[in-house]
Amino acid sequence: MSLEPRVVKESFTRIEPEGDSAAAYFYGRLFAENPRLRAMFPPAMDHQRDRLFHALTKIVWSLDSPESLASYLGQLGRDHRKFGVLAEHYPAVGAALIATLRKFSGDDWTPEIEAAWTAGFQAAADLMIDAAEEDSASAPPWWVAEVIGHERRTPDLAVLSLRPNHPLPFTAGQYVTVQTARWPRVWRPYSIANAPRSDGVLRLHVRAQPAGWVSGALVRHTGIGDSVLLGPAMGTMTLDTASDRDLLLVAGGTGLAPLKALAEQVVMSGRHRHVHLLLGARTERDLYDLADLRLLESTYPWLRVIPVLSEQPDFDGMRGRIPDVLERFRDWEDHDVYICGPTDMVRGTVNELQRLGVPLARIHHDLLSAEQAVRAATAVGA
Ligand SMILES: NC(=O)C1=CN([C@@H]2O[C@H](COP(=O)(O)OP(=O)(O)OC[C@H]3O[C@@H](n4cnc5c(N)ncnc54)[C@H](O)[C@@H]3O)[C@@H](O)[C@H]2O)C=CC1
Repeated sequence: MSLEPRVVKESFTRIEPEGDSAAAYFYGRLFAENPRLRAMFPPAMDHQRDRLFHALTKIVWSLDSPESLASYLGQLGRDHRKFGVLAEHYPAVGAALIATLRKFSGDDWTPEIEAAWTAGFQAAADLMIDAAEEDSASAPPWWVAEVIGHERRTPDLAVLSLRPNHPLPFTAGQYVTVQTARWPRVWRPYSIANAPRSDGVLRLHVRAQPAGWVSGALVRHTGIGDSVLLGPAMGTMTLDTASDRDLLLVAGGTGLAPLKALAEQVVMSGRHRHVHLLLGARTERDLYDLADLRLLESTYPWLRVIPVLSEQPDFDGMRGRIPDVLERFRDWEDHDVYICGPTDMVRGTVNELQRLGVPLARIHHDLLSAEQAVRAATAVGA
């Protein structure tokens, strides 16, 4: 059976608008036919459905880039070890997926399409299974990490320092998923806010979301001495270390976390790349990490941290929304750009930078949720 990216993409485009219903049907079918698998998932499935569609979207649209697809599936396979997923579970998932696609495609479904999806799923499953197996020789399925620092920087935001029980390898710009004792089997992604350190500590910037289970638990009900579980590091928003270009880092709110890690990596590298960090926030009160950033700035003359406030008219600095202020600076054309923050900010910034002549290939972002990814992909015409 050969892979047919075009056939898979075309049929996926037709069911994409019904993503939520399709994901709900998929899990309903999977659990009805394999009741034992239900215990591997969290009690509430909303986010899980999101994740499924996010992953599927990413896989389908990467079918023409085998290298990045293999890297993504490898990460996904390693990450699935923390759920207890084994090679023997994949056929059940494949069967539920094909049944779902068949149902939501209606009369459009053909034997050719079914063969293309079956081959595609098998190839993806093989890559995930191989990556998980290889990983199991050297890394645990998850890490237990002790909370060694918990700073409440604003009423709804905390900076946590975590010490994993075994070394947790990562690259600056990546994220980990976190599970708290309050919400068993519920994992949420958070960017790591520092470059790798010799003591192995990871820092996270967490804003408690309204009705956010894990974020609320981490900000309000976690303290020094508590433990959390961490999944393996994931994400591709990492520095192009072969590049000598100067850097523009654009952060919105807690989107600062991975960008601070990238800035630290540049500082530690000993190379003299100029770094502009635009720090978008609503008010001065929301500049929760400015003191730390000023400290970093004072040790590295090539770093400039520039706060940009959108909701404080009397601020004695740069005011406005990030996409609207970019033009005021200079040419960004020759920069590598990294952006992280609210989806609309990322989308607006990407569009504006393209208008200002920055090639899309030099603009990096790594949106974490399915909704964010789909909206951003639509926004930048990806
Ligand atoms: N790796 C990742 O993908 C990460 C993503 N995030 C995301 O970053 C966001 C941070 O949220 P908060 O800290 O609550 O930030 P926030 O809502 O306080 O906003 C921060 C900045 O973004 C600007 N902004 C907000 N909406 C905008 C829009 N429509 N157009 C232009 N600018 C806009 C604000 O003016 C402000 O300057 C969350 O959505 C979070 O999921 C955070 C960390 C890592």
